[in-house]
Amino acid sequence: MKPLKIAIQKSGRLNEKSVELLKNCGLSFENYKSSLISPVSNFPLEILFLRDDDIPEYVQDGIADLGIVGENVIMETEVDVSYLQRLGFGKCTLKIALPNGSEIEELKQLEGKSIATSYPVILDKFLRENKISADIRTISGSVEISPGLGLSDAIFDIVSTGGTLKSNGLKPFADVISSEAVLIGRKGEENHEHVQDLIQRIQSVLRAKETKYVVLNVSQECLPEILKLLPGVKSPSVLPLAESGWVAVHTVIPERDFWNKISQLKAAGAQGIVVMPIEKIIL
Ligand SMILES: Nc1ncnc2c1ncn2[C@@H]1O[C@H](COP(=O)(O)OP(=O)(O)OP(=O)(O)O)[C@@H](O)[C@H]1O
Ligand SMILES: O=P(O)(O)OC[C@H]1O[C@H](OP(=O)(O)OP(=O)(O)O)[C@H](O)[C@@H]1O
Ligand SMILES: [Mg+2]
Repeated sequence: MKPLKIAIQKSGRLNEKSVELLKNCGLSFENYKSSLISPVSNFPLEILFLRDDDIPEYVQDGIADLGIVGENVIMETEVDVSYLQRLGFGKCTLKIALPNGSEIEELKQLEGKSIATSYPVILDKFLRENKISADIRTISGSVEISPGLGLSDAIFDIVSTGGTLKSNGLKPFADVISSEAVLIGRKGEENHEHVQDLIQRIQSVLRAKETKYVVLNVSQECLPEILKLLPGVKSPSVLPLAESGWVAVHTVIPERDFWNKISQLKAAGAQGIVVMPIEKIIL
């Protein structure tokens, strides 16, 4: 059977995390370095290493079956593809930002102003929705320096920590979209056996990332309190310890609630708490 093709970023913000995700899915391949296409030796898949801007169209046109790319790039290229899975990395917001001294205080004051961006399509849509007519200046990078050079009154670009805005004397003004890396697929191919297999693998890796495996010891008396704190699917497992009157509790705890839960467990009598990363959770 012909292998599927998945397009990922060749270098840049999403490359490392995309490669790591695919490797964590158990796929065995050489990182691109020497070639722009790598066969996977243990799954019917080839990896294409591309500029991220090209990925949505390659997937739409069927040159690649799947792709990993930021939602911002998908929106900008206005392609028709299936969103298969949010991936939890490459999280950022696309914002309009102003020079620190700017007198603009409300959106409508952008009327007639110039805004520099590498995302003219998304910006144009936002401005039209807000009935603002502004001059969009499309540039391919280093957008943040354009107000300082007198090229524009404002910018529209990716913001994550806000460090780049700050170091260029800019301040955030309006959030337009938030974005993260997503797995996309060619329309109509969602149910392909190997596409489904890959989605299952990715989901099992993502699920595992969100949780920690926890083992703790507790006396029989304190066990009911501990169990109340651990409403799980079919967990926790409770195993007797060599010392009578004591048990070990094995469970999984969501990462987002982790420290809070650990304090509650300690207060309820948990001892010798051991925390381990989980590689995969297959439902
Ligand atoms: N500072 C950031 N924090 C988090 N995610 C980001 C950040 N900057 C960009 N991204 C996300 O990563 C994607 C790739 O960013 P990158 O800067 O590598 O793009 P690029 O320079 O256009 O790369 P390419 O050479 O592939 O065209 C962006 O489209 C966005 O989704
Ligand atoms: O809010 P921050 O955390 O500072 O991140 C925002 C910056 O990150 C991205 O650029 P990147 O560093 O990827 O370089 P590039 O523009 O050359 O791709 C983006 O284009 C912003 O300039
Ligand atoms: Mg790009």
